[in-house]
Order: sequence, then C-alpha cells, then structure tokens
Amino acid sequence: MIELDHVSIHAGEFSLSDICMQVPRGHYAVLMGRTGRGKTTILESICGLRKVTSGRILIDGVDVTTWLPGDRQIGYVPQDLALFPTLTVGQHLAFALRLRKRPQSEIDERISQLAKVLGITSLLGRKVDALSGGESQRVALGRALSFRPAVLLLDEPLSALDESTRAEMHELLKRVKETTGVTTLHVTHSNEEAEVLADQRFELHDGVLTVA
Ligand SMILES: Nc1ncnc2c1ncn2[C@@H]1O[C@H](COP(=O)(O)OP(=O)(O)OP(=O)(O)O)[C@@H](O)[C@H]1O
Repeated sequence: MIELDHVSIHAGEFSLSDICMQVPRGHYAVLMGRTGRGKTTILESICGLRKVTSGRILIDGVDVTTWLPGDRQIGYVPQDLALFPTLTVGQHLAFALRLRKRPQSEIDERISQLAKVLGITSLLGRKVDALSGGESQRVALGRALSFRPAVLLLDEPLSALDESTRAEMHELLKRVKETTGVTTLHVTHSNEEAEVLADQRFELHDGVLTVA
C-alpha cells in the first residue's frame, strides 16, 4: 500500500500542500494532470529523492518519511529512464541485487526469469546505448522489478513510444500486474493507458489531488 498522509512538498518556487493519497496493496493506480502540476514531484517524494516538508509517507503501513531511498523497497522508472551507459542489459537487471549482496546463483536465476518475462533475453549482453525506445523501457522496468519491490513507480513510461510498441508495453504491464501483484503508481497523460491499466485514477489540478 502507498499512503500519503497530508504531505506538503516544496521545490524552489513550486509547492504542493496537504496531499492525501491511498493506493491499496496490489492496486494499479494512475496519476494524471497537466504538465508542470507536480506529478513527478510526488513520485520523487514517495521514493525518497525529494524531502517532504510535512506529513507522512507510508509503504505497507510503515512510515518511511525519513528513510533513505535505498531502504524503501521501491522500484522506480524515472521519465528519462536513467540507464547506465557503461553497463549491459544483464548488469542492469543484476544491479539492485548486487547492491543487496544477493548470492550469484540467485542473481543469475532472477536475470534469466526477468529477461524471459520482459522479452529481452537476446539483449542481455548488449550495452544500452543502441537499444530502441521500447527495449530501453523494458530494461528500466526490469531493473526496477529485479529486487521484488513492494511498490513500483512509473513516470510516463510509454510516452516516447510508437503506437504498436505502446500496445505491446500495455500487455507487458498488465502481465507484470497479474504475475507480481506489485502496488503500482503510474504517471501518464494518456486516457487510453489509464483505461487499459488502472484500478484507480488520481488527478492533480492546481495543487489539489482528487480521485477520478
Ligand atoms: N528543483 C526544483 N526547483 C524549482 N522548481 C522545480 C524543481 N523541481 C521541479 N520544479 C518545478 O515544479 C513543478 C512541478 O514539476 P513536475 O516535474 O513535478 O511536474 P509534472 O506534473 O510531473 O510535469 P510533466 O507532466 O511535464 O512531467 C514545475 O513547475 C517544475 O518547474
């Protein structure tokens, strides 16, 4: 479960006040709203990349407001993906598990399982710089899911893709939702995406978050 309890956030001149949100465990929620309204700011606060000035953030009932990002068990796919140019696809899938000092046999098994689910087995040895947009999205999603996070945050993951790749990614995200049951918050501008994927829809307008 993701819970924002009367959260306020300041970023330079921009601020959000008294934001409340609840995404029950296993739900797939989308967050919509016009550009510059603070959707990314909310995701960054949930994963700990941005401090909140008041209120609490809870993950599965635990108050993580002051926790470091790495301790929150959150998988995050940022808008620009932030792939590592010097690492291969396989090393991206292994990254979070190596940080957590998981045994090599477990890492190998997880890489092979994830690559199969994401359809990127043939890319495992490739560097990421020459991947297509859809392939890069799959790698970023794999890196975020690798350590079986409690929560997955997706920031406009499909906006740069062509229509048929987007449709493939919708199917993939639906499969991830069904097979992992990970609680997901997905920022999008696409009504179609919301219709295909969402159990729950939030809209952010002029600093007010509403359930649509
Ligand atoms: N570090 C910062 N300093 C000053 N202003 C900031 C900072 N970070 C974000 N902002 C401002 O906060 C506002 C909200 O930005 P944010 O990226 O959260 O919006 P968004 O709803 O995700 O937009 P988009 O749909 O275009 O991605 C914007 O006006 C942005 O310029």
